[in-house]
Amino acid sequence: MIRKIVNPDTSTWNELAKRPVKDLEELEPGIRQTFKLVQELGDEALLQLAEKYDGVRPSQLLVSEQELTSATDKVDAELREAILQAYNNIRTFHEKQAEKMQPVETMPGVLCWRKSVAIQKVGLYIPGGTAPLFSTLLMLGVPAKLAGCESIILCTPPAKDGSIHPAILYTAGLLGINRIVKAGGAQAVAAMAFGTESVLAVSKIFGPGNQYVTVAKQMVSRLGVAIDMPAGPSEVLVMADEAANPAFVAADLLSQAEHGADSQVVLLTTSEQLLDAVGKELEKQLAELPRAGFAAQALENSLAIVLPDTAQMLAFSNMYAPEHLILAIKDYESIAEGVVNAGSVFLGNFTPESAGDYASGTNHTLPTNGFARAYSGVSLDSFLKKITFQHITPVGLTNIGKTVEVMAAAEGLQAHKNAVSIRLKEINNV
Ligand SMILES: NC(=O)c1ccc[n+]([C@@H]2O[C@H](COP(=O)([O-])OP(=O)(O)OC[C@H]3O[C@@H](n4cnc5c(N)ncnc54)[C@H](O)[C@@H]3O)[C@@H](O)[C@H]2O)c1
Ligand SMILES: N[C@H](CO)Cc1c[nH]c[nH+]1
Ligand SMILES: [Zn+2]
Repeated sequence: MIRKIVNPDTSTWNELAKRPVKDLEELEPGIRQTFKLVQELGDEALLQLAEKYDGVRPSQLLVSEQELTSATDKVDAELREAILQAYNNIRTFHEKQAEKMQPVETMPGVLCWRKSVAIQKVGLYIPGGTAPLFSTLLMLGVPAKLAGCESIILCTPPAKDGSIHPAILYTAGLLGINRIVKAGGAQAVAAMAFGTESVLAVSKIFGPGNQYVTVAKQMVSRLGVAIDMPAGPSEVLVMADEAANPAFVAADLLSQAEHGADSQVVLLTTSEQLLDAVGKELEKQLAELPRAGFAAQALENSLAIVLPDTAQMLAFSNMYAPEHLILAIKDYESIAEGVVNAGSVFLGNFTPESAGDYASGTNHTLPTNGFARAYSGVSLDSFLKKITFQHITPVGLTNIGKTVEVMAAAEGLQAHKNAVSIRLKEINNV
């Protein structure tokens, strides 16, 4: 069960913030082997590795037209309606993120502007090892389509019978994504990075996944393929005081613990009484969960920490940088203002984290393992490049020319200076 700690010394906080993830050095050699196999054997490597890790050698790697069209009837009407509602909310939230910058005249005759352009070829990884995360497809597919990415490839591991979950296929159909590859894990990442006969090499790979997927993404990013961020095993940190409801807090902790044995959940509280009540609720609710095995293992790696006040809870949370932060405290509005490191924040007692996982509109592909200190979650921007443009008139060059000449000369870069001087001479007819 969850480890309890009362008023830990601040010198121990960094140690407490370590996630239960395997070392990069432990995972990298195996993943490098996988990369080599995919580069040497292409599609055949994907088939062999599906057999090894997913327990099936699919009869074909690409989902067929027939598999795609027959998926709709296999998804019940209530689920289709829920997916549609989530799709609409996610679309509404993400389309408002579009920016159009007006040109700016920094000096008379010197005009600068910036334009957003879609990344042309993108790859989406949809986890499917232990749960078919069709919600993740909405989180990646909606902004990819809004951005206008021309070529979108989707990789997801096949089930033991070689199929892809109908809800994933239905969601792909809704989004208009039809190139779907039955491949998971590091081999899927390798295929999207290097290309195979069936998988087009892409410029940027998106999507969460287990540690193999996350480390593989980090490794290809060193080889020149962009990635969204390291989005590994799910985590949540709940800050709770006496205003919190222990049953709600336990439910929120379990909602992320059930993702997998390597997930971590953290409870910070000012009240030992609340901590005990949450402990009882955890036991009660855990016993009812179909994925109790995963959740119980995750709780073993998790923490419940009593701290003296809300300021200390905020300080710990900012140091921990959780993927999800729930503020189940009286002053959630003012404390939210002080959050500087978190993937996504949930305010008050009636904002469960699962609402963001599925349907409120925000993106659930978020940085884990402390990466929220520097990375943002997926958004429309993740699928766009920002290209800057400028146009300088002869009057503009007359205004800015001297500045550039002086700076170039001071850096000892005469050719830079000349590129301006030669034009100024022409303007002045010298
Ligand atoms: N951070 C986020 O935004 C976010 C969002 C959703 C899900 N998640 C996380 O995604 C993960 C999904 O994990 P999953 O395992 O269910 O699915 P997954 O699709 O990420 O991984 C399954 C694949 O892992 C590979 N694999 C499994 N065992 C292996 C081994 N021993 N060696 C090499 N490769 C192996 C296999 O190829 C398999 O196809 C969970 O950890 C969940 O918490 C994170
Ligand atoms: N909590 C996950 C992100 O860490 C996203 C998810 C998908 N389905 C359910 N939850
Ligand atoms: Zn979740």
